[in-house]
Amino acid sequence: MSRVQLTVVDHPLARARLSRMRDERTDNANFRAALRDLTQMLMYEATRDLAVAEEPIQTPVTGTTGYRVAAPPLIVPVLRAGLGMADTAHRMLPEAQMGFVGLARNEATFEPEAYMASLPESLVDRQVFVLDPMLATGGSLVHCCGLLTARGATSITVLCTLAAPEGLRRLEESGLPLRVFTASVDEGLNDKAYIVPGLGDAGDRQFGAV
Ligand SMILES: O=P(O)(O)OC[C@H]1O[C@H](OP(=O)(O)OP(=O)(O)O)[C@H](O)[C@@H]1O
Ligand SMILES: O=c1cc[nH]c(=O)[nH]1
Ligand SMILES: [Mg+2]
Repeated sequence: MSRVQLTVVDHPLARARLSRMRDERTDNANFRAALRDLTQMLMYEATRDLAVAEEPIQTPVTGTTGYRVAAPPLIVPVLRAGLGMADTAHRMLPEAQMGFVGLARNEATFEPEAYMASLPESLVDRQVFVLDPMLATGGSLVHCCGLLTARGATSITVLCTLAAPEGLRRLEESGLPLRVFTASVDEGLNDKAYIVPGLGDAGDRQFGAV
């Protein structure tokens, strides 16, 4: 049985935001705005099973039962492109801690090159939400999630706006226990390992070309 659980969030509003991101006429500011909206929808679905703790609260009228997130999760944006999802995810889970992983794909080998990791030493019993708009070959997410499992994480949820079938296969082959929430599984990769039809380079579309 596969260890990757895939959920495609194809709500009409998610499709509309994703289409705005795909459109080459969308400028950097509007791309970032659509990514924030889509992140909110992906987070909403991905946190559906989050454990809650009950607590007694008093409304202006009477006492009742309130709920709060039981244990603070960890949010991990993959730099650069995941940065555009970080603030929205954190607003939805204000009790979360945030770690960072910096990866840049080598555009000749298509393998990720790591340039930073800032993560808690132990992730035992921590629920982790990884943010990266793009799952292409899967190399970057396998690297990132490997860092997390090496610290003891056993509950990792990946949020990506777009996924390629090749990347999903690579995640499955890695054997990592993951849940993946995406707004679309696209056709595949081109000879430059870009997602087709995709949306181009998600980092450049938000922040400009480097
Ligand atoms: O699945 P993969 O083939 O590894 O590709 C996906 C990676 O490519 C993009 O980052 P990129 O390396 O372009 O860095 P950037 O965010 O700084 O633009 C994207 O944000 C992913 O991290
Ligand atoms: O299509 C792709 C593939 C990798 N990284 C991106 O930003 N876009
Ligand atoms: Mg890039």
